[in-house]
Amino acid sequence: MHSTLSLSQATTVPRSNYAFDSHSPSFALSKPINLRFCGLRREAFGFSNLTQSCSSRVRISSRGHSKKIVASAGNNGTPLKSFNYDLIIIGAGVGGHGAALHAVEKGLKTAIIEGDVVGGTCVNRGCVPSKALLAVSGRMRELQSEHHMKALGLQVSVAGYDRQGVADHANNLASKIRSNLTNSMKALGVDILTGVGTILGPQKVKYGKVGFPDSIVTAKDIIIATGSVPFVPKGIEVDGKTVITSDHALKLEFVPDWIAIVGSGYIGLEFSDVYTALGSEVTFIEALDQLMPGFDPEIGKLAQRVLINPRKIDYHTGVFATKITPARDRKPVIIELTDAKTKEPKDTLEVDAALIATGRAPFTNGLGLENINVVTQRGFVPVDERMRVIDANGNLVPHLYCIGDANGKMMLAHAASAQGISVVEQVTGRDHVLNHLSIPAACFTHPEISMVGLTEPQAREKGEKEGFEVGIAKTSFKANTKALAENEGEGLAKLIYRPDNGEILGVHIFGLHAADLIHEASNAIALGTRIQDIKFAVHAHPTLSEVLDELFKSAKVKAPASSSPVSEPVAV
Ligand SMILES: Cc1cc2nc3c(=O)[nH]c(=O)nc-3n(C[C@H](O)[C@H](O)[C@H](O)COP(=O)(O)OP(=O)(O)OC[C@H]3O[C@@H](n4cnc5c(N)ncnc54)[C@H](O)[C@@H]3O)c2cc1C
Ligand SMILES: NC(=O)c1ccc[n+]([C@@H]2O[C@H](COP(=O)([O-])OP(=O)(O)OC[C@H]3O[C@@H](n4cnc5c(N)ncnc54)[C@H](O)[C@@H]3O)[C@@H](O)[C@H]2O)c1
Repeated sequence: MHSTLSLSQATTVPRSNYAFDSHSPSFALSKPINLRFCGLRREAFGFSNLTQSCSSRVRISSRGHSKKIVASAGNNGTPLKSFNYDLIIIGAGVGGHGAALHAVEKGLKTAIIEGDVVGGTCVNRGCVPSKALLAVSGRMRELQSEHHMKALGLQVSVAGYDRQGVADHANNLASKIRSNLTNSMKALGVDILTGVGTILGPQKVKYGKVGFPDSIVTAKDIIIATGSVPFVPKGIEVDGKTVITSDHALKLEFVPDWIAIVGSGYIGLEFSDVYTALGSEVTFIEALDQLMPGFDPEIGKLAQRVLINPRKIDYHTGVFATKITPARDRKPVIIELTDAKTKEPKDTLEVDAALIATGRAPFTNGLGLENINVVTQRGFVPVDERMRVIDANGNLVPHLYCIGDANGKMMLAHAASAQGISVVEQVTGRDHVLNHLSIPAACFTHPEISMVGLTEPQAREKGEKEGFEVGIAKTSFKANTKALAENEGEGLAKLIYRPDNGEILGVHIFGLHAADLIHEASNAIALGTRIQDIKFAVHAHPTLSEVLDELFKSAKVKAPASSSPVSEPVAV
């Protein structure tokens, strides 16, 4: 293992200052190299055919939208008068699925176009298989911890695993959830149209499979939900075997003795948990000066103390992996590191494998944005706060929305789905703006990390600008009966709030089941519940939720509780 760089020497580099910023997909999209690595997807999408002009033939799906079709309408730019569908969604990932289900509930005739497999990233290459691997790593970790087992009075002779069995668990779960998603849409009458969707003009889309004539369908409203693919910085050669992205890693084709993970965000951190539990040594390579730069700094420090330092993990921070060559001719994977500030060569690593976890790039290839005068911004489809697509002149494109990873507002499955539901609310007559500050996020390490709203530095900056004081309250898992019964007392919950009016600005949790615990806080933010009111809510004893109960109770809020209706006594 290589020596560890001292975090205490760190200074902060703003994200925008570094050349290979994963959040600058203009770089990503200007280089087709990023899309080389989506394997199955690339074939499924048949890129060579995407620029083909639309077939003049209009083929109609057999699922009953033939009656209304007006093939020639709108060709001269006039608005269409009649449509095949009320709503067409391009992309059947979780965002598209969430929108489709809500649309049907609202009585909309809905179709979803999918160019690959239903479920998109989350189900097939993301949340679902990764959580299956993490379920295994959690158990392995527990069984391998002699100290933990002894504290509970348990004896386990030896913990082992069957790599193929673990891989099958992840793959089977993805298949199961994929078929659940497909069946749920079919059962509700959503038309699933197979092929790559291309926007031809306002309210008009063609779709088709390679080698087959295209079909044209129209809809009153269209939602783009085309998601994202792994972003691979220039200079890194992915071979899918020894230099891999999460798409490959989730298949768990091998467990390397030593793996470098480039990027210490969500994917990097979750895979470090999996690989170290299965016996690998991990070296993080992170461009910023600290690991886990996206988290609240105090939670990040604690996470480093528990999730990094005691494990077989070392790290290089403040460096880019500027060149990575896969293992070949009996040579290992070679990684060239460059200092993020000076841009001078810093070090060379030789490892068994490298996982590239440097962010994701929006996927809009073949979508036909040029046909409606929309220019992507750093690769993302530009939208307003209602997910309405903005064209190159800054005008809203009528009846066109973009949700999920493709708009880059918040690259999370539930955010994509919530944005889809919000759009459906709007197109069915209820104005709705989603509060992204109420959307929780979680990293499913052992223990977990979760968060909602602002970090402490963000809250202090806002407080300074808007002239309010920021309060901080913290509670430890060490005082929680349930956590101690589980011998899992390592954990912290942190509340960031306004003492003057009791507004919750952010909550961050590190500890057992943090991903489940965060919802009390995120729901409170979404519903505008203040601390002076929520502190009177009753929690069952002994539960982990008492960590949050105590957190709210320990905040020093000046505002009184709002006068709430007194509950009627109920006869029992
Ligand atoms: C390893 C990993 C783990 C993750 N874990 C989590 C997690 O635990 N929790 C969480 O909230 N998020 C997680 N994410 C993020 C989450 O997967 C994404 O935020 C989410 O999938 C985005 O949903 P989406 O619907 O916008 O896009 P996607 O899920 O990417 O779906 C887009 C769909 O559109 C299709 N498509 C694209 N272009 C076209 C076209 N022109 N025509 C037809 N179809 C098209 C694609 O084939 C795809 O099926 C994870 C991601 C990764 C990579
Ligand atoms: N549990 C979850 O909700 C979950 C899990 C996995 C992924 N995701 C989503 O998937 C998306 C992608 O995850 P991710 O971890 O790839 O991205 P990320 O943005 O979370 O982290 C990427 C990290 O890579 C670093 N980086 C970028 N370029 C680099 C380079 N050349 N050399 C070294 N370091 C570099 C960045 O500074 C950053 O710390 C995220 O937006 C996340 O929301 C969510």
